[in-house]
Amino acid sequence: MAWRLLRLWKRSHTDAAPLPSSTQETRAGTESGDSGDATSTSFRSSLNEAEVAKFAAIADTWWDSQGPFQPLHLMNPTRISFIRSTLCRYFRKDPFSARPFEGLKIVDVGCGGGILSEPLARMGATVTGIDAVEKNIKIAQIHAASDPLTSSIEYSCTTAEELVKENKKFDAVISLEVIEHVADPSDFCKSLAALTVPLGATVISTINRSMRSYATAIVVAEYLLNWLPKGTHQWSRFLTPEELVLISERASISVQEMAGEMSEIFYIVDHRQFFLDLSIPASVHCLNSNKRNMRNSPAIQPLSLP
Ligand SMILES: C[S@@+](CC[C@H](N)C(=O)[O-])C[C@H]1O[C@@H](n2cnc3c(N)ncnc32)[C@H](O)[C@@H]1O
Ligand SMILES: [Mg+2]
Repeated sequence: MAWRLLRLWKRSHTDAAPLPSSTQETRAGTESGDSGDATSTSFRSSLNEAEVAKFAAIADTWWDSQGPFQPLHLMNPTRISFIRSTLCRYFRKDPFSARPFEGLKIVDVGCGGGILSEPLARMGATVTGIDAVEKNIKIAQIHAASDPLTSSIEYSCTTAEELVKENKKFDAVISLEVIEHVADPSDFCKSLAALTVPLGATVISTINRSMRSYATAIVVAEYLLNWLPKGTHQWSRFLTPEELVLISERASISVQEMAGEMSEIFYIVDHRQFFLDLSIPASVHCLNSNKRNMRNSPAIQPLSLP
């Protein structure tokens, strides 16, 4: 058992993990066959083909709440509550309104089957959902079409950097649980920042690179409970909150709020007595603005900013 764990650790740890990365200039370009013109130098492809293939293989399970995306379904109420309260404060919207995001243009980058895009649309936002996997987008479109409140979501199989090239801008740019799957997190953050209007907000979440996340998100979720296909996550690709702050700030994202520690969520939602350190280091930024006074979401515990 110990030997198997060690082997698992080694495999997970040695998979390439690009980190704050002006030193990683060629990686995304190489993976994507990037031609290297001026635009693509600024906003290089975020595609990591191996990562994208993993999601293509399980695309038809997005809306199976007991399937491989069970963890995301379980996390959804908490992260939606965080996004709702944070963006309401930030954009001075009424948190008690049924549709508090009315008037906001939001893009959900790496939307998968739309399990976040749909609640955003129900809260009144004009939502664009994008994903690198065509099959995800088809599933998302079919699912959203069945409800008039979500049928207006515009889904498209594309990437953040492609939208940047098209000069698209959004009031809020949200990308949850995607950054650990892209070619280069720093470049990805730059694209997210470029998609955000001045004074807009960017929300990013990922799994903290802690010992607990290795034990829970990989050993337990992939190997013991078989929730996710083995190899879904590479521990070395996870970002610590400090690293996320660093690459966000380098991308001109002024980090104003972080929250995380979802260790109790699985206990509450699923009544299972183990803890999962699927933290949500979430950053909300505004470009070229004074910092606003933002309190931490009551839904998840605050993380102290480094
Ligand atoms: C773990 S899932 C998260 C889905 C969704 N954001 C959520 O939290 O419910 C990661 C998603 O990112 C997509 N993805 C991976 N790399 C991407 C990229 N470079 N650009 C856009 N989407 C990407 C995958 O296809 C997958 O749907
Ligand atoms: Mg993930």
